[in-house]
Amino acid sequence: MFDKILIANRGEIALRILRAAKELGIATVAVHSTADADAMHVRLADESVCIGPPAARDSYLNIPALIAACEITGADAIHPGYGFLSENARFAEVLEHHRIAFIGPKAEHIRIMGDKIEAKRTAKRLGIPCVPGSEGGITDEAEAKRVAKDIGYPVIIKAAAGGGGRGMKVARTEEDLVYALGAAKTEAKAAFGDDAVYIEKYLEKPRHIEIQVLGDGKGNAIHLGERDCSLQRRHQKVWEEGPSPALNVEMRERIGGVVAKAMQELKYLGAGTIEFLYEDGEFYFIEMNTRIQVEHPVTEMITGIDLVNEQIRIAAGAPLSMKQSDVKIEGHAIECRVNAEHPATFRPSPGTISYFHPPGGLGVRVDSAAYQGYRIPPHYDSLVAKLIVHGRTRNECLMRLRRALDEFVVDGIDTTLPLFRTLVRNPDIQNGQYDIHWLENFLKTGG
Ligand SMILES: Nc1ncc2cc(-c3cccc4ccccc34)c(N3CC[C@@H](N)C3)nc2n1
Repeated sequence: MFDKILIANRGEIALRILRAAKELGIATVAVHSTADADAMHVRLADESVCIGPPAARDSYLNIPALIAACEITGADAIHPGYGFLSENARFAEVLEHHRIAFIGPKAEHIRIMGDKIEAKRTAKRLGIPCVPGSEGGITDEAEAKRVAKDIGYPVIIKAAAGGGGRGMKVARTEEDLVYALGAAKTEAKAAFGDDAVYIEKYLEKPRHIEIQVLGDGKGNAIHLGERDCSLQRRHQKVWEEGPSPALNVEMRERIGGVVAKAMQELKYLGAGTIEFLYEDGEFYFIEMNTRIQVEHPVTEMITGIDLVNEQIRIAAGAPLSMKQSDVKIEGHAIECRVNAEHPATFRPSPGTISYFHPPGGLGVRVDSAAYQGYRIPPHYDSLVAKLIVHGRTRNECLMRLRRALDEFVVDGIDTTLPLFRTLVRNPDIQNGQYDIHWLENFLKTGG
């Protein structure tokens, strides 16, 4: 087991990792930019190192500074959290050369899943159902037209180096396609330095359902059920829940079994999430995330499994703490991402929190690094707190969420709390009847 973990992240996930390390009796090193000197995880860590100025590229993305911080403090492992360097294969490799453990998947798997064409090819090879589309990348218009004709319009063009919605273009006719292909390649080149694109059948009204997996890197892997992340705005998840209101036990076990078997064959190591679009009873693989995700507490609340604890243990060479038959989905959980943004315009609202009262009580969890008097810096993402609520049923969970949202006080900045107080009272949401476009349509009509 590790003696000391360096937490290469900030905000709520840095605190989350610190908690798991402490429970395992592992010493913690916090790193921070000059803008985060007052961060809660810095205060609570055993040691802290300032690694640079506010800009992420000079601090949280600064690999030499992170390695130097390990050498100064004697940390023997780094947890990258999510975002920043969490899916940077080169970072994982550089750490290996410095004999610092990377608490995450094998660099090879990070690299494969970071290239969306390679990811699909691998998923297909492992027996995971994929969206119909091009075999690999699309080189020219003629090929694009042939594939589109074959799978039928509408189609969507995606950047191989993209993901999370960046560099996507929908084409509903052949003339659309020509423009969309050019625009997608230009955007991909500008955004990722790589203009490789691929084509898929465009699904009009899917849900976004992702499956959580854990693997020990030796051929054992299990799935921990799904999270429904369909309520998104501009590809930012807003509300996530598990189990999905759209699935039953048979569907969950079917797709979960396919995914677990695929991860066993891959000899996947660590925590991962396989993303699907779900439409008319069918699952279609779109991407795999090789990191712990923001919404991981939803799975923790319905399975009772500490995913960050598992990540640390697996990275230290321990076997999985449980086998598939030990995983039980109990009850229902919903996560609301409370951002420092205006609830209608979503304009960022950095500033100082003058009053902070997080809700509590049975089944109510708040993952946040904010506190009364904390100044939200303008340099990073706007997440203030994740409110995660659990109930024995979805209805009990909704009622408890409604109460918790009404109890949550954050003064001094705008937050998206009012949006959630509206959503939790909305009939479509209460009935679980929504797809990936529901929230943006709802907001367009005044919300
Ligand atoms: N073939 C096909 N058909 C429809 C799609 C629709 C989306 C999409 C588009 C817009 C919002 C979304 C929200 C959640 C999940 C997916 C979306 C999509 N995305 C968006 C982000 C990235 N994860 C993939 N891929 C799609 N692929």
